[in-house]
Amino acid sequence: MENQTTHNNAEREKVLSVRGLTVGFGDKLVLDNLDLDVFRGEILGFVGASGAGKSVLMRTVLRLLPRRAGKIEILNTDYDSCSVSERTNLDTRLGVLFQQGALFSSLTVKENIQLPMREYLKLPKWLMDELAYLKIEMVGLPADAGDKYPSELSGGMIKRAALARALALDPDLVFLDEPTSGLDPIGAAEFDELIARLRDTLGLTVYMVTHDLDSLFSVCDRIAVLGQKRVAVEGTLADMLTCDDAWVKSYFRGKRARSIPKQQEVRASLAD
Ligand SMILES: Nc1ncnc2c1ncn2[C@@H]1O[C@H](COP(=O)(O)OP(=O)(O)OP(=O)(O)O)[C@@H](O)[C@H]1O
Repeated sequence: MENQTTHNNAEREKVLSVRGLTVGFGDKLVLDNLDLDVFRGEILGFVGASGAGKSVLMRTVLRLLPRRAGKIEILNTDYDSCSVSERTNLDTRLGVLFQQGALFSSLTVKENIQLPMREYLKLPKWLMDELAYLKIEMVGLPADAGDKYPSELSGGMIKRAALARALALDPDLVFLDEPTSGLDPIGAAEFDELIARLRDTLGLTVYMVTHDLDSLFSVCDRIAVLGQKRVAVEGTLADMLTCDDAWVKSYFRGKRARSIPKQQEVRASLAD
């Protein structure tokens, strides 16, 4: 769909650019000639039917899955043609929050956050401790969470701790795989607010795979819809609300979606 943001997008800095991406398993093609751009400072919500290939796309961009064709550029650098040191540098500029948090259960929150620091930076212990506690504070966890193990945390705290680890190296771009899944509505709303605050204060660019209509309505600057093995529709929420694509229509204007603005009014009045 040629959307209303196309013209503006031409002038924006691309943090991620995917062209002609094709990924498959055996004789099953999951993504076919897919194009996608993510622009600096935006929260891109990535949606699509279950099994459409959202996780496959994210994992391919992160080089966890091989691709059959296509070009992926992150921060204007092509992984395939850059040097080893450029690759290492690129890796430090990406953060990832996997669906279940994926924290190491045998490490404390502080040690989990310090893992990427140990891998990529040579810093004295005192500085790594200071940085870890800075990240802990940044994601709204109490300082004493640093010494806790993942099994001692609530679901919401695990998400925050995993986000703190994703932010450990001050990335430009973070990938969030269904960050609010499993959280209650209040916890999910608070997590959305945290993401929006980090975008505003750190200038973070966020690529968020989500099924959460609340997140799409409240924090996403742009939305991309995966359908027919490629990005079938992209644009602002306003574009989604006027789009004629059948799946987009039922997703964004179905019964559940229609109740969101009302819920948001209630949430805002409770916050006042
Ligand atoms: N490693 C793999 N080997 C074979 N097939 C796979 C593999 N990973 C994913 N698939 C298939 O690719 C398709 C897309 O899966 P994917 O997990 O990306 O969907 P999704 O859009 O993220 O779905 P959901 O919203 O339910 O999480 C599915 O049919 C899945 O079975």
